[in-house]
Amino acid sequence: MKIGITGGIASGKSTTTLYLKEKGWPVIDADLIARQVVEPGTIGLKKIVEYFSKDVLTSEGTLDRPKLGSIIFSDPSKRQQLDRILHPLIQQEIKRQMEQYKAAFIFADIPLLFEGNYETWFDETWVVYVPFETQIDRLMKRNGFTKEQALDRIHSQMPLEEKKQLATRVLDNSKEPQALYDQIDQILNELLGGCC
Ligand SMILES: CC(C)(COP(=O)(O)OP(=O)(O)OC[C@H]1O[C@@H](n2cnc3c(N)ncnc32)[C@H](O)[C@@H]1O)[C@@H](O)C(=O)NCCC(=O)NCCS
Ligand SMILES: Nc1ncnc2c1ncn2[C@@H]1O[C@H](COP(=O)(O)OP(=O)(O)OP(=O)(O)O)[C@@H](O)[C@H]1O
Repeated sequence: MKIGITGGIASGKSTTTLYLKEKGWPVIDADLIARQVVEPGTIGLKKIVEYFSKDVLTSEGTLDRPKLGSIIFSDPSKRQQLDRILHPLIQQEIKRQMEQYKAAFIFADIPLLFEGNYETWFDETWVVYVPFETQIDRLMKRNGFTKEQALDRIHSQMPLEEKKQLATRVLDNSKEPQALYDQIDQILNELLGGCC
């Protein structure tokens, strides 16, 4: 069974997938793939430099992620251009990895699952949900962002309330992490027919 995991920025996707990995399930990570397709020497990085100029490179020639982030999260047209460059490369690699794994459950953590129309790739989609204020608080704390920076990033994605409506299942991550893990265990037990 293929399960797509999504949510909003800082809603708890990695907290969810870390737990699944600890339980031994394979997890494909779109954020990790997004980093791999822009490593030095890749077509991804070459195309980014063509569009955004060498200003988005560090002195070592790697992608200056905070710099590119500050450009694209405050300018939707530039973000869309970055998406046009990277998403085909990211999609191709997700597909390749999905075909590689053989397990009862294959999970893929894809922040832009609904924005990128990945729904048809999965038997189920799980949305990791937190209320808006919790999302802002956790994002500001984790990244050291101002409220404005946090809001720019949140507003660059489909609202979490909308994602909630589209999901097969909603995981509530507003309480302590153990409450999230209990929900995951309950769903996995249900899907495995209560056998394990
Ligand atoms: C702009 C970049 C370099 C900023 O890097 P940074 O290290 O600060 O952020 P990181 O990659 O850890 O992403 C953090 C979160 O931001 C959100 N996010 C990233 N890219 C986008 C985007 N294009 N649109 C909306 N949200 C995004 C996701 O929720 C992601 O989990 C980076 O986010 C990036 O390369 N984005 C484009 C690739 C992409 O779309 N990734 C999502 C995979 S589905
Ligand atoms: N239940 C929780 N209680 C308190 N803090 C939490 C909880 N779940 C996650 N966090 C914290 O919130 C932040 C965001 O969590 P996490 O990294 O799992 O989100 P994410 O959805 O993977 O983020 P991104 O979209 O940036 O990849 C982290 O600092 C994490 O430690």
